[in-house]
Amino acid sequence: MIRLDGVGKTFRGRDGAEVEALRDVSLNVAEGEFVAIVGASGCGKSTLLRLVAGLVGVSAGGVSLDGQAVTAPRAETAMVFQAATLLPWADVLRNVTFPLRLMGRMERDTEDKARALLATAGLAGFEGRLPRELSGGMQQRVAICRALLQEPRLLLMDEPFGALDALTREEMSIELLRLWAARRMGVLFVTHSIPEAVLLADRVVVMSPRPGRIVDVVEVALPRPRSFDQEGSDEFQRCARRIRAHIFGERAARAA
Ligand SMILES: Nc1ncnc2c1ncn2[C@@H]1O[C@H](COP(=O)(O)OP(=O)(O)OP(=O)(O)O)[C@@H](O)[C@H]1O
Repeated sequence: MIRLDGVGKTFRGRDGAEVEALRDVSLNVAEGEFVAIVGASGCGKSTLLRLVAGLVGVSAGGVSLDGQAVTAPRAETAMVFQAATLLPWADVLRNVTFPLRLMGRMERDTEDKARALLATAGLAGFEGRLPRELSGGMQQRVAICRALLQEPRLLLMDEPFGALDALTREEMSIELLRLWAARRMGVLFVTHSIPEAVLLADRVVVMSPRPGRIVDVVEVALPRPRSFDQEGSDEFQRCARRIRAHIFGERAARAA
C-alpha cells in the first residue's frame, strides 16, 4: 500500500546549515500491516512519518500510496501525535468528529459511530466532557478515536503513548491492538520503547541517526492476540535483543 523508495530528506536550518535527516530509506507497508519504527532521538522517525503523511516533501526518492505519489495529506491517512492536541473548548464528541466536519464528510450515522468508538475505548459517558476534565490517558484515547473515526487505511502514530505513565501505556497498547484487530488498517507506529514495538508490530524497523537510515527490519513472529505475558517468551527476547544491539551497539561504538 505504502511504498518508500530511496527516500532522502535534507532540511536547511535557519542559519543556512543543512541537516540530512534521512538517507536512502526504502520501506513498504502492506494493507493491514502493523509496522513499528524505533531508533535513537534525532534519527528521523518523525520526519519519516511526516513524509508519509504528505506534510513535508522528499528531497530524494519517492513516497507512494497505491502507486500514486504522496504530495499532500490524503483522506486515507490519519495521524496521532504524542500530545493529544484536542480542541480545549470542544467536548469529546465534537473533538472526535471535528476532522470529518472540517472535511465535509459528516454522514447521518457519524455521531453514532463516534459514540460506539468512544465506548470501545472505555469512554462511554464522557462524550460531553471537555478535554481538561479528562486524564492524559483518556485524552490520548480521544485522539486515537478521532483518527479511527476517519476510517483511515493508514494510521500514522508518532509516539502516541510517550507522555503517558507506564501502566496507562501498557493498557493503551493492548487497547490499540484490540481496535486494530477489529479494523485492520495499516499502521506506522513510532516509539522509543523496544518492548512496546515488539508487542505491537508485525515488523520493527530499526533506524540509526545522522543521517537517519534503516539498519534492520525485524520480523516479530509472536502469535496474536498479543499480551504482555509474551514478554518472557524466547521470540520476544530474541527480537528485543536484536533491536537493542543495533541501537546501543552503534551508540557505544560512536562514543569509543
Ligand atoms: N523542520 C525542520 N527543520 C530543520 N531540521 C529539522 C526539521 N525537522 C527535523 N529536523 C532535523 O532532522 C533530524 C531528524 O528529526 P526527527 O524529529 O525526524 O527525529 P526523531 O527520530 O523523530 O527524533 P525524536 O525521537 O527525538 O522525536 C534532526 O536532526 C532534526 O533536528
